Amino acid sequence: MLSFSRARSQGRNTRPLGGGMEYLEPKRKSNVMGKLILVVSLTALCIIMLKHAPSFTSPTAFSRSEEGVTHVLVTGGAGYIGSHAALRLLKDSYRVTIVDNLSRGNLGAVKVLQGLFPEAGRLQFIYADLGDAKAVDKIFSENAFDAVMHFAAVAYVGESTLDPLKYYHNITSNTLVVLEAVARHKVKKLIYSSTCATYGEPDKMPIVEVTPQVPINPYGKAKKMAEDMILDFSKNSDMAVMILRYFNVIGSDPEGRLGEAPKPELREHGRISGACFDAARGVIPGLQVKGTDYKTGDGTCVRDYIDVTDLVDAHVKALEKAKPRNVGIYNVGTGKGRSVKEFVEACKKATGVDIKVDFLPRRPGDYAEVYSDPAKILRDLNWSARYTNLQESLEVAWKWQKTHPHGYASS
Ligand SMILES: O=c1ccn([C@@H]2O[C@H](COP(=O)(O)OP(=O)(O)O[C@H]3OC[C@@H](O)[C@H](O)[C@H]3O)[C@@H](O)[C@H]2O)c(=O)[nH]1
Repeated sequence: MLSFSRARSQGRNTRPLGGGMEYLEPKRKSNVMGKLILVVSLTALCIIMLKHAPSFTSPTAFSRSEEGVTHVLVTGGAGYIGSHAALRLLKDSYRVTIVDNLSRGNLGAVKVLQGLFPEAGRLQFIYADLGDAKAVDKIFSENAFDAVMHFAAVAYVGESTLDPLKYYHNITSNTLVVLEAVARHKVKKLIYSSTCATYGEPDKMPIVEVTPQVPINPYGKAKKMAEDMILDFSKNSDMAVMILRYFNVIGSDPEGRLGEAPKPELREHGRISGACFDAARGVIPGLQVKGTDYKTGDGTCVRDYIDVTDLVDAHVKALEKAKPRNVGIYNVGTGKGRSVKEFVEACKKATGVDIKVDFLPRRPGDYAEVYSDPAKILRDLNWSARYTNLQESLEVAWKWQKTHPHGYASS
């Protein structure tokens, strides 16, 4: 654009081409073809950039945080939980920057958010991998984040037993990169997504926050290591830290704007909710219940299913109540355990499909029973789960699934 304005000031002719571009009258006849090719190429480039708008969002509107507006970096904000959190933050008037490498997340989710909050300075998307320390540092240098919500992570228990290094790299090592940037740039608040998987298989239920953490799979171990790094760092830092240990997340935005869209190629590692919906849609022949010989009421694993809307509410409360030089560690669950068989029955009712069920041997890395004691988070953050009807949460999620048979690619 600089050359166009310079040409105009030199008295040469220009005329509009549309799409914010101008055609510059050629100076010498011999260059006509060359210039035409350049203009056509530039126009084509503009069209491509507009088509993939979120990946090319300009960061200029975000160079500094404005007084009174909290700027939150949401890592993994194109993912299932991260996108729901970004939606809630935007709704609550926060300024949001999403960083995602789209390996598990969906650009479609970012596009939905951009459609809902198109105003300049509200939402920025940056395509980057958290393993790239230079890129991460640049992002922190160019933005003034008041808080970081670190969601980005691979999160399949079964996959973690087959490819543990991926988990230590993606979860532990990448969290170190984020933590170093947070420290270097003196970010005031860090909200970390941890998991009930860090407890492993405790002797006593329900799980309280001081229940010993003895993870039994690489996913849980990688998250525990990340927690330890954060806790060690926080001992000599002014930063406010909140570690939220999620139980099993289900459901989707009640207004149907976002949903859970795992990558189809990872289906074999998929979580129970995705598998149920795939079976109900007929994408897979049936649901495989993995393990029927656990020492639980009906022999299948017991989990505490927490609705994603409640989960993101816990994040906002944690963000608001995080205090400098303080660490808060909280279980985020309903306090109620449900077996896989119960889950399948709820899913059949929610979808109205008599899903075919096959019973298979145990999945490596699974623990028999976990459910939370959510008393601490109620006491400290005044949070408790509101969407505790499993079937209703699945009905909401199923609505989105039905209207998005190909995930975000359906929109
Ligand atoms: O197809 C399936 C999927 C899962 N299951 C079973 O359903 C139960 C729940 O498994 P999921 O994979 O949905 O969830 P997990 O309990 O392994 O971990 C989950 O909860 C804690 C979070 O932090 C993790 O990110 C998430 O993966 C397990 O007993 C599992 O074996 C099946 O029987 N069939």
